[in-house]
Amino acid sequence: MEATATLTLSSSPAGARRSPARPTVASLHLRRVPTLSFHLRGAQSPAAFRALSSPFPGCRRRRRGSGMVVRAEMFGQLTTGLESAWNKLRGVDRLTKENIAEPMRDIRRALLEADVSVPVARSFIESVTEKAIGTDVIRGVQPEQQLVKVVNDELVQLMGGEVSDLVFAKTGPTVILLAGLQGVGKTTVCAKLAFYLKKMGKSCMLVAADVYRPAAIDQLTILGKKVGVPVYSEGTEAKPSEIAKNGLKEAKSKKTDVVIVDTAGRLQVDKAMMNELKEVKKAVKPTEILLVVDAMTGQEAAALVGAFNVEIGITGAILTKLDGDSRGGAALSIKEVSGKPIKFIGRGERVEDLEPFYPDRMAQRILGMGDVLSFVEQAQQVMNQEDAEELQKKIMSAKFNFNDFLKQTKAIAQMGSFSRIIGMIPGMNKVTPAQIREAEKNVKFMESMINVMTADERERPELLAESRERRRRVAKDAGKTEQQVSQLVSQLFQMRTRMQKMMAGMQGKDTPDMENLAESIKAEEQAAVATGKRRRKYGNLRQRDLDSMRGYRR
Ligand SMILES: Nc1nc2c(ncn2[C@@H]2O[C@H](COP(=O)(O)OP(=O)(O)OP(=O)(O)O)[C@@H](O)[C@H]2O)c(=O)[nH]1
Repeated sequence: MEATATLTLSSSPAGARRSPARPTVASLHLRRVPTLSFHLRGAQSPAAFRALSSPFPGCRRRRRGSGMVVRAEMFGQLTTGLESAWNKLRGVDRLTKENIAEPMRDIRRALLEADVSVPVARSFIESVTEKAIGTDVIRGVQPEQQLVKVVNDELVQLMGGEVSDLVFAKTGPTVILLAGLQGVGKTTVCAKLAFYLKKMGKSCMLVAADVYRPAAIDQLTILGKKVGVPVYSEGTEAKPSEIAKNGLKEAKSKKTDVVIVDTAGRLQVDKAMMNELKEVKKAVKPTEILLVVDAMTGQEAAALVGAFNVEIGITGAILTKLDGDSRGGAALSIKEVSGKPIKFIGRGERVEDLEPFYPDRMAQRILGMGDVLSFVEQAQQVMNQEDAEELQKKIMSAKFNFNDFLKQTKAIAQMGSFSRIIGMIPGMNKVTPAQIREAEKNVKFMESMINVMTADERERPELLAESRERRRRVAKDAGKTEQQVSQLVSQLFQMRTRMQKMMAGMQGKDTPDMENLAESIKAEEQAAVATGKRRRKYGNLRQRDLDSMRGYRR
């Protein structure tokens, strides 16, 4: 099929004040044309520009001279919809619940227009809103750029996060069973996959198990020749499960790496089709069962993947015809709706037009803002580095205070869960989920006390260590006991000591690793002897806290 762009002409465009005899473009339909630019004359006034623009909701439009340049691209409509969201945030200094409400409505609308289902769009908006509001301001990054980053990250997650590779059998041939409705591109995908796998150095065989459409066997034979792969067929009389079984036997005898089974498609999901697939599945025990779906069918494609998964148990999907004027709904919804990943996408009819599905690349393509994303990432890295250096200085000079404490615990909370962080610390990976929940509860508990401290107290924790009055006041304001406040102050000083030791260790000084550190803290605790006088003055604070305070004052 040739690449085509169809412009439909209309003689009376809505809103345009011009002679009805003069035709104008009413709609644009792209097929196999990922991007297309053209120039239209007669957009001198804003009204004329708007009137000329209206048939191209999914296209980028730019004035040029007295005309307008239209650029149409894959997912263009979604991209344009999202752009209007960023534009609404120009000039704000941070993202708040109030100022992102309208951009969020635009994003929701853009998703629905891209044929994403209502529940998927709703949960997407909820998580973007939550993350956008919780995002710290990064120096030099505009709030709308930050929102682009949040939306990008969520799009990547929505589409499955990581690329989902093909799984190969540990022994014997890997069997890939392809299923799908009629005309979605199954037979073409067989050849495309074989071509792809051959490039990976795998030997392949195609099995023609679509016995209902004689032309399908011929088509597969021709395609097999084209990509230089043998095709196993038994004509149209045999049972598909038998053909598949015999094909696999032959592949085994020839020591073929991968067998790809083409099955029959139906106009709609029916019992006979499902039963036949189940039989083929039983006969050849496939490593991968991939459902081929047409991107043009939007959220329907996502629902289909879900339905096939429930009936047959599939391992993933292949999304074809993404080169057409697909609105993106299928690519965005399949993982979320069905729980199964998209493994490949088809972007044309040629055997080369199949590629693994990369959620991050797809998200960037939708947003069309690769440079903004890498800029925000770099800025984030710089910020993290600056923060880390600042923190290191504070720790080494024993100035780690309640503000840092709060910042750290909040940063951890923002990262989702303690488990990931704790798991990253050597020697700390044996933490149980119950301990993690306990730790999270503790953070909330501590936060409530820190929140009622004065700015001075947060910055100089020794003020609290030295004054029982202050500790009592904090306890009263936070609704906690004096002992609990004393414990918190004590904990901060312990943390200082521990961190200093850890930092010294990282810098090659004589300091234990995490497990030895725990030992040394225990030893310290046993060694600490508080005098009665000190106990009276500092309440529940321990000797070593007082020691570390002295270190601070020095
Ligand atoms: N534009 C485009 N066309 C495709 C793509 N994949 C397949 N096609 C075309 O879609 C049409 C149907 O493809 P087939 O491979 O015959 O579909 P099928 O699912 O095997 O169809 P049945 O055997 O009838 O079930 C053909 O004209 C293909 O060239 C794609 O990624 N992009």
